[in-house]
Amino acid sequence: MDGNDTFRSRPPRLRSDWALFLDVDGCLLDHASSPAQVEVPQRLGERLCEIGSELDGAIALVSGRSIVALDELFPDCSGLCAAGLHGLERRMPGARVDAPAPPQALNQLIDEARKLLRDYPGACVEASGPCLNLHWRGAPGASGALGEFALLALAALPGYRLHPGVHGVEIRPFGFDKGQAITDFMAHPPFLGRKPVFAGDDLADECGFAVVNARSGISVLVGDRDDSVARHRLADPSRVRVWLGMREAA
Ligand SMILES: O=P(O)(O)OC[C@H]1O[C@H](O[C@H]2O[C@H](CO)[C@@H](O)[C@H](O)[C@H]2O)[C@H](O)[C@@H](O)[C@@H]1O
Repeated sequence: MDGNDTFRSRPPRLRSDWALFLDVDGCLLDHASSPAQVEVPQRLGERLCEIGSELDGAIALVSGRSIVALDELFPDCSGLCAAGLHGLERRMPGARVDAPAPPQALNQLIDEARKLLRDYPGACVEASGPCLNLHWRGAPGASGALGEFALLALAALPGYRLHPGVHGVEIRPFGFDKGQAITDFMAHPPFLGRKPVFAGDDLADECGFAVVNARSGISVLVGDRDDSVARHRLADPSRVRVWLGMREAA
């Protein structure tokens, strides 16, 4: 046992009556210094599709990335359900919810953020539909300037909020979260009537854990954090992949 394993047990083995919701960065995939640099382990997409068949389609990626970005990372999985941009957009059997169009002010802010980043090699801007993420994992010295930029940007973006990211900040419309996305998925086949299971790592995943706990489901924190309502834990993405049945060194 290590860290919070003392009070968060390992999750049970995959069962065919689950509705499985999986966060991506920091959960299925190890973090990298920028979003474009993540590595997708061989056979991961294929394994997710196999699980999809085992669960009669009741699996969804639930990510802060856009669905377009998820499909680029997991080309095998473009037939699976997904919630992108923290639930602002969804893909379900026979239905799709698109994210709202970006407000005009956002384009100018993206240009300004890119200019600012010239002073911070390694930092980057990720613009996805109406969302703007500023990343400083590759340039920790940029955190102050980018945090301040994000705060000032809010004045031009009514209805937006700042959300702390992992080594960054996300600027996105208020009123959507992963908990709401999971709730919506659970109201429809193939998820309806199943036991919800959600694995995720960061603060944005907490509302997903809360929804799953309220439905007597299984919440799985990836990594170690005291301030989590998750009831189970896996140490890192490699353990998640093994839990999902991939043959990989733990
Ligand atoms: O909900 P998730 O699937 O966990 O997505 C959350 C954000 O993940 C990505 O950013 C994070 O991962 C990057 C790659 O490891 C890392 O460089 C960055 O520091 C992390 O914040 C993604 O780029 C964002 O769009 C997601 O919102």
